[in-house]
Amino acid sequence: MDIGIIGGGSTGLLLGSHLAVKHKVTIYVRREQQKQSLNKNGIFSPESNKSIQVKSLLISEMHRENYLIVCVKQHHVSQVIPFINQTNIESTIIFLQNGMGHIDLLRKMTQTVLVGVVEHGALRKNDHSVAHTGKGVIKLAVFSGVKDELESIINNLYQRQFPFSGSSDWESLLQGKLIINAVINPLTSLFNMKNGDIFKNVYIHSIAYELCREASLVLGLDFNQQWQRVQEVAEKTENNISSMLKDLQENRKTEIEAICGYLINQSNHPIPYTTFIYTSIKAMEKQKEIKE
Ligand SMILES: NC(=O)C1=CN([C@@H]2O[C@H](COP(=O)(O)OP(=O)(O)OC[C@H]3O[C@@H](n4cnc5c(N)ncnc54)[C@H](OP(=O)(O)O)[C@@H]3O)[C@@H](O)[C@H]2O)C=CC1
Ligand SMILES: CC(C)(CO)C(=O)C(=O)O
Repeated sequence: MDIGIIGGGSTGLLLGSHLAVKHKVTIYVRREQQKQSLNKNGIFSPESNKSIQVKSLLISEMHRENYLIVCVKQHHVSQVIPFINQTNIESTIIFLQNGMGHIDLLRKMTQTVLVGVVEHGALRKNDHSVAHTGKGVIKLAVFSGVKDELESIINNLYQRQFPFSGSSDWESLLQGKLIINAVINPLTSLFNMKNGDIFKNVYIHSIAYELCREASLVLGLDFNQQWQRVQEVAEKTENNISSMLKDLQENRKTEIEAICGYLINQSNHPIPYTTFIYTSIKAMEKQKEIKE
């Protein structure tokens, strides 16, 4: 199949390096330098010590694909949708962002739209190489369009070494990941610690509890179930630097708007812990003079 991946960052390169084994993959990027680097070197994976050939084009050179997988950060989704709509009005579009701030943008799309959560860890080392820092699965759900297509999309993308699975309810799929990110990401960023460390300090543990309680309340989910899951993920990824902390360390804009900002917008009552942590991360971005 012809598969376009928008964004040659950590997840885009990880997906590209696996999907190119079976499919004709094009990575759409925004910098000429990265386009040239990918066309010359392919995508290098340190784990297999191999490169896989892919094609790369600028996003402005997009052509028609069977599937387009959007791997940009949540705050860049609005920039890439016009390119998708110009060239891929009949394709299947798959969005893999953390958070839920982009959901309203997807409601205006007429294509078959899927959303998903990435349970892998990926870290771009340079413009053409990516480390697979945590192995997991990509879970997809139909957001709009024909529900029956999910099974064939999963079958087309699935590889034993790089699995995809389906979920019948897009909202609970994204909400489950949102709560994890609303607790772990801002706390690890504020206290500059690895994921597992937030439960080693009794005071940070208690803030995590309150953040999880507020998020469960806003989303109408069972607190005990979500709290259990947050603790499991923090333990499983204990040595990870969360994506938010990584963004701040590298002076990049975080996804706080799509995560805690979304919860604040959805809430009908005050959620003080979430509001405090949201404001703290915004303050950290401002201190670092991060704009984009
Ligand atoms: N990395 C991970 O392990 C995980 C990531 N996710 C989620 O996946 C999403 C993507 O994250 P990740 O891959 O880590 O992010 P990265 O920052 O590594 O990559 C994003 C890429 O998007 C590119 N980009 C931005 N705007 C455009 C544009 N207009 N046209 C083309 N390309 C563009 C950036 O280009 P440039 O290089 O030029 O800046 C960058 O290469 C996020 O929502 C994240 O939360 C979820 C789970 C795990
Ligand atoms: C699950 C977790 C917290 C793993 O680090 C993550 O999704 C992130 O860092 O964004």
